[in-house]
Amino acid sequence: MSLLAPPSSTSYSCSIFPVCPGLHSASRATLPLFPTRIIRCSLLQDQVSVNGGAGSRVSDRNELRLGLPSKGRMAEDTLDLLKDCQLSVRKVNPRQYVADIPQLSNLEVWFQRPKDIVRKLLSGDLDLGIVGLDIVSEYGQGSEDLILVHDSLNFGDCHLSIAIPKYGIFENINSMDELARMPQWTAEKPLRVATGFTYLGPKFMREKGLKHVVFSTADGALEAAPAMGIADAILDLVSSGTTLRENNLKEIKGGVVLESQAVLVASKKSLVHRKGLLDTTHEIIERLEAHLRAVGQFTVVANMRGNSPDEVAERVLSQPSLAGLQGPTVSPVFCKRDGEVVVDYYAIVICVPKKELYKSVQQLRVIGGSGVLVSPLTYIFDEETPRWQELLGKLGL
Ligand SMILES: Nc1ncnc2c1ncn2[C@@H]1O[C@H](COP(=O)(O)OP(=O)(O)OP(=O)(O)O)[C@@H](O)[C@H]1O
Ligand SMILES: O=P(O)(O)OC[C@H]1O[C@H](OP(=O)(O)OP(=O)(O)O)[C@H](O)[C@@H]1O
Ligand SMILES: [Mg+2]
Repeated sequence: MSLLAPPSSTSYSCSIFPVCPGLHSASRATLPLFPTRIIRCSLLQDQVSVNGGAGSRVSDRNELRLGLPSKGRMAEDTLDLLKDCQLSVRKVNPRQYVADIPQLSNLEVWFQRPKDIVRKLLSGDLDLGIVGLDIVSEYGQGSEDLILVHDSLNFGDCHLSIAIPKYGIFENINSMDELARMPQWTAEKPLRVATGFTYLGPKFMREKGLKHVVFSTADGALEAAPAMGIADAILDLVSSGTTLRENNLKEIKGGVVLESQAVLVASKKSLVHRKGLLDTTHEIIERLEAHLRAVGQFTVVANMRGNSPDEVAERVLSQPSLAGLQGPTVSPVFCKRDGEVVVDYYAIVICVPKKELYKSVQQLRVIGGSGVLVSPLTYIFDEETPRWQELLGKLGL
């Protein structure tokens, strides 16, 4: 998956200001388009450079560095995922921001706020990170140095979406096209959007053809902005949709900016230049893929009466939900009858998607399966690790 490209033009008119109920629009300071958090203060440019000092460099350190969310809703799930991959993070005490993973020597784990993980990947202070794709896209701003090593870690699912009030002038507006065509938005009275995504927001609106838009920003509780009269619309993350519903807001057709979940992201420069990083990344990808493939599956073992392995296999393969990963394993079940060893039954072993478990059990019964045992799967290590091949391709290796 490629990251979003940076905006190509600066002709789009927009200003970004903090959401502040008391501040009248006329007195709002107009900030530059797509302001970044790598702030270079123009007045003090010679003396001050915030976060931008290191640039995108590969420093001389020997240790590899993985950034993990220090707190918030991604933190625990990230540690759980690593633990499930037998990569438990060893933290000496909860207030310490550095830790290690005993299985991965020479790797330091640094706990940081998600946005700082992306900034530090860009500045060369981290090599790998686990954060939401929303944060990579917002703070990475299309940087070619960021590579998605694993794009679906199966947690932190949400989407970034435009939402408007259900009431008033928006009552019959149900799509971005309808929103764009509303006669209300003019240069003098633009559509006011409150968002924490001040890079992705303007980019999206421009792509959707909305000309008269102005953005305001705040760190949270954005859903209050329309009811407070501060904004007409909001652009924020949605997962269950409860917060929107409770605040009388609705999503609209074409208003989803981004589908997001947790990803493993790396600095391309680090991958290419930092000794040992590719090998460590390979191991992490292998473990993640093996674990994530397995979580969606059960191992199912059943006994089946039959005359030969081939005949049993044919019966199993006649059922669409029983094909397994590479077809069923069929083994004879030996028992003693009248002093002779005979084979009346065969044991079949298949992997079935969790969602299809009950259907699979029903199909097994139809073809004479009995004594069905179901157990969880821990890992599925395949011959190939597709994401590793993809990564090598992206690095031109
Ligand atoms: N309902 C949701 N709302 C916000 N983020 C979600 C949601 N569901 C999943 N996420 C993911 O979790 C991340 C946000 O986590 P969290 O709320 O801890 O951080 P944050 O809001 O950026 O932190 P803070 O507000 O303290 O600066 C998002 O970037 C996104 O990837
Ligand atoms: O669709 P839902 O499941 O209701 O989740 C969406 C809400 O969750 C997040 O806010 P958060 O809980 O981080 O609070 P904040 O806005 O104050 O940061 C996000 O900013 C939305 O407001
Ligand atoms: Mg939050």
